Amino acid sequence: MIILGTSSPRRIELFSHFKLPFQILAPQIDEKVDETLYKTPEAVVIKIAKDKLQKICDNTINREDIDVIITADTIVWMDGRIFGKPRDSSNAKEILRELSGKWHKVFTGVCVKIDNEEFSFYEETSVKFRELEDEEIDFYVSTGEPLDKAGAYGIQELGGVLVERIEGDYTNVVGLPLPKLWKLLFDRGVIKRYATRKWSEGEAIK
Ligand SMILES: Cc1cn([C@H]2C[C@H](O)[C@@H](COP(=O)(O)OP(=O)(O)OP(=O)(O)O)O2)c(=O)[nH]c1=O
Repeated sequence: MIILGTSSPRRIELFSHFKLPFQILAPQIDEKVDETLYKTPEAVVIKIAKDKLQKICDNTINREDIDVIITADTIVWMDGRIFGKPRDSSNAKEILRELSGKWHKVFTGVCVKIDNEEFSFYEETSVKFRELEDEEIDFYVSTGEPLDKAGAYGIQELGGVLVERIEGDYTNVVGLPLPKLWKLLFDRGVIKRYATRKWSEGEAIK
């Protein structure tokens, strides 16, 4: 069975586009890394994705029915600084004021375990925000949408109206870089292993 190790509704929705049967387990970890050891944004997201994978492995140690586990972590990065999920509303406003009118990068690290072999990779996407008025930022934060999202916005929701340009993989910004993940799963035979007759008949797997 495939386990998607996440509590993110966005990752669950994105992964379901692959039309593979999967189950969800949420990894509860402390998402802190020692920034003196993990100096680049890609090193940080891969490290956290690995910690999430390890947590799922520890929690499923006797489950022989699991052969694939997938975890991911997303951060926003600008001028050498990492923006994760905001602490609270006022922190969300600070982050959005910083991102206003500028380009930033979104990094997602992905960790995949296939039959006891571990793979990890990252994707990066550049996003430019238009100039945002304080009043608009206050309104956006009052919707509550930014609070559970890296960089305090959701490009796939109302936060999309803050974005002027994007360069690169959109799904990576939402939290799971589907093209690179698909390629890995395809090359390693996972897609064909799980694609059922139902799928080839065009019926989506629930
Ligand atoms: C930038 C951006 C982030 N996000 C989300 C994706 C992630 O859910 C979240 C980053 O937090 P993460 O810590 O990567 O993930 P999570 O805690 O939500 O889920 P889990 O650890 O259980 O897998 O920010 C968006 O939904 N839209 C966006 O535009």
